[in-house]
Amino acid sequence: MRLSGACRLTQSKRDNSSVARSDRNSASAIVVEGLRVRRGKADVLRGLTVSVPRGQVVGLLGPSGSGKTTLLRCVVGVQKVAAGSVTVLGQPAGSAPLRRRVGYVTQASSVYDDLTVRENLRYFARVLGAPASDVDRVIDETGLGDQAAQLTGSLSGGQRNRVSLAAALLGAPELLVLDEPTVGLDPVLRSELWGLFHRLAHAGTSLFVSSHVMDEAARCDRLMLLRDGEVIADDTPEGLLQSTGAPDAEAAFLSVIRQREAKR
Ligand SMILES: Nc1ncnc2c1ncn2[C@@H]1O[C@H](COP(=O)(O)OP(=O)(O)OP(=O)(O)O)[C@@H](O)[C@H]1O
Repeated sequence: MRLSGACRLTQSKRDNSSVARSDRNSASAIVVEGLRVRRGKADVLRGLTVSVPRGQVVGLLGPSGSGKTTLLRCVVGVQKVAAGSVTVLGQPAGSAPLRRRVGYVTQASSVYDDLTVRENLRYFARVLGAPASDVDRVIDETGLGDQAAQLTGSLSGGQRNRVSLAAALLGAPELLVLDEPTVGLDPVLRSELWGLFHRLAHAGTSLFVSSHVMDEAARCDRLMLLRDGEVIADDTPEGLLQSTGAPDAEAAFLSVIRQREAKR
């Protein structure tokens, strides 16, 4: 796993890895089976079985506390699991062969405040063994050109989050796990970031992106709606609107909840 900030480990180059060759043909980037997680005294995930296809932007949507971060933590292998399995790029979640193949951006920025944006990214590129040219690429991709020489500690919250995202893009990981990456961004930047996610997916990267903002649903190739630790819908945005007859994702979410409650 490649954390977006300081905590990263090195691993042999992915293109030379027999592991990468062995799972190249699998259609799923992530396969979750019967996943149960307890946090504190509560069952936070209650036996999830879902998969995330490769080369798509899959949105994980749900209200605050529904278990989105917990599921993402399971995918990157930092969450204690009570039962079930999580397989990522053909390997058990969190296993050593995945360390350079998965990029993870947490909700909290995890870059160094006392380094400039460029210094942070140069540092992380060296730690990862990513080419030096990656630094300019990721600065450009995340729209941080004007802030490149600025101390990271002096940036706004949204800008700092983009530095974390830029760090996660170094080395071009095959899977990006992003926990609410567009929080605090103005609509223009939000739209630009979604554009970037789709360009990455078009080039073959798989993205699993959480959000509690329902208007981001339409921007995803596929949606998972999470509520109280259960996936209550897993479909394309168009499929979800069609099956519920709802005009937008928020109304579709409500419709799915009502249908489930009516069945109980
Ligand atoms: N460290 C913890 N110890 C105990 N319970 C926790 C812990 N972290 C989270 N929880 C609980 O697990 C549940 C799911 O939390 P989680 O952070 O996964 O939700 P979320 O959907 O990501 O929420 P948000 O959108 O607010 O980030 C919540 O009820 C939360 O209170």
